Amino acid sequence: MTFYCHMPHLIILDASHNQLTDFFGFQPPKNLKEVNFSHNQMSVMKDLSAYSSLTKLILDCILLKITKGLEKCKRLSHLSLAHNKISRIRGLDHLSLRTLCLRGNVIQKIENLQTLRNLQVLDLSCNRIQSLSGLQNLHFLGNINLESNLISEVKEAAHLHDLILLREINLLRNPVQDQEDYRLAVIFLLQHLVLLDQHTVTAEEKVSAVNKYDPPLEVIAARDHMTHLMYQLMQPQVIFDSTLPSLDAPYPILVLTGPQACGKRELAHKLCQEFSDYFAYGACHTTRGPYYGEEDGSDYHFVTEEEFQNMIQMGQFVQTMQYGGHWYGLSRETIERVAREGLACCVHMELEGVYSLKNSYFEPRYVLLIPTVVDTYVCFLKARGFYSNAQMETAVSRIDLYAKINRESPGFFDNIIPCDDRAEAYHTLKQLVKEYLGLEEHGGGGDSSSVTPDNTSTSELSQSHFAIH
Ligand SMILES: Nc1ncnc2c1ncn2[C@@H]1O[C@H](COP(=O)(O)OP(=O)(O)OP(=O)(O)O)[C@@H](O)[C@H]1O
Repeated sequence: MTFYCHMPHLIILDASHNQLTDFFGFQPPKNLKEVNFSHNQMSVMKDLSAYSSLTKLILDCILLKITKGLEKCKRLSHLSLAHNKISRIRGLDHLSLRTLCLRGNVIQKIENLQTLRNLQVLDLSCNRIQSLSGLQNLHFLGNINLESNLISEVKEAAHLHDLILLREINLLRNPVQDQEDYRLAVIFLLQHLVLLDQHTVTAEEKVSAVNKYDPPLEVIAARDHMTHLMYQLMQPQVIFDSTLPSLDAPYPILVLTGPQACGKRELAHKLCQEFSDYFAYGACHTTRGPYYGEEDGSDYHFVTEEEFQNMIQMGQFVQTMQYGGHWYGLSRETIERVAREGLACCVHMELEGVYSLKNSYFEPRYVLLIPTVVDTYVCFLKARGFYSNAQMETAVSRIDLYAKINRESPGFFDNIIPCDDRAEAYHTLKQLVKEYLGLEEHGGGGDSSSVTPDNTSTSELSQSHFAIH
């Protein structure tokens, strides 16, 4: 091979498929940029510091075990070491590689790649890799081939979550493919993917993945509504006279919504007490056990999981929701019972419940009670004394959810009341309800004795009377 050193203009050298045992046994032509030594018999790598202008080096199928000697090849952007006997990735630190092929080796672990900041294409197919840890800092990676490895867990894809330029990944012939919904789960974890296992990721798949693993509230509500509608239709049909929908005067329901422990339940009870001629509290069903002091039927109807599921299947709920691992649901009968007394129903629920209720034929008024000072809200949560840190964090994080909906969907809530000060919040709510009801105060007092309807007796509370214009 020594004659090559007399070819100063040589740029590309293909010496593949020969029987060379010592590669680069010659003084390098200074312009040499691309070299292919694949299918030879060198097996031991040597110091290539004299080849600093190399940009592409192919050393496939030469029985190589160890990679070293490339430290000075600072211009090397394409390196292929496919089908060798490499068991550990070493000696590639700080190279400016854009493409690295290690296909068909015996690598078990992805390691020592974190300094390859420019890497865009990585081929690790046909190895023995089980975990994708070790790739998380390669922010320019756009294409990874991991076909025929030993990856068995979908959650391994989470290591690639921050690689926002990643568009193609191949996980064909890995045990993970046997997992149910494997493809959707990977698409959900890697939402920038364009090609997965050599098949285009469609927009429909992306939507299905999000709907499955992190469904938007609208989707949760639509599913909830569909479930209850379907189960209700399977039952003998009953006309609910008292809450029958009518165009001009829907049955009046007041929904207080907001994050857990924002005071909505307390305010709902207070309102129903003070305006007992107009409102009654609609107790939802729940599978959670009663807290200290809670009575069955007063705050909630406490039922077992089995009873709750039976109620769902009997089509008894208008809406349901899972919160904190428990089920909550507003039954048709709860609303009917209040309606039969000639009263409006006052309930409290989380946002998902509101979304679901908006799909039904009921047309409640929705009042959002929102904490504006997080510290004060946290104090309320702590004061209850039965929430774990994780539960409190969830509750706090949901404040933003309510605020976002309010910001982005004006009119979604009919009214918004800050609830940092419960007394003030109740005062505002009361004023609002009086406005709703068209009530007047005599003598400026704020108690129940001073509250009277403006033009109708309390026993005759009509639906149109409650309706807000
Ligand atoms: N049918 C329902 N649909 C949706 N959310 C509901 C329903 N019933 C209750 N919730 C809400 O579920 C959350 C958890 O209720 P739970 O009573 O266990 O907590 P809490 O600490 O007592 O909260 P709060 O004082 O706000 O009622 C509350 O925000 C409550 O308003």
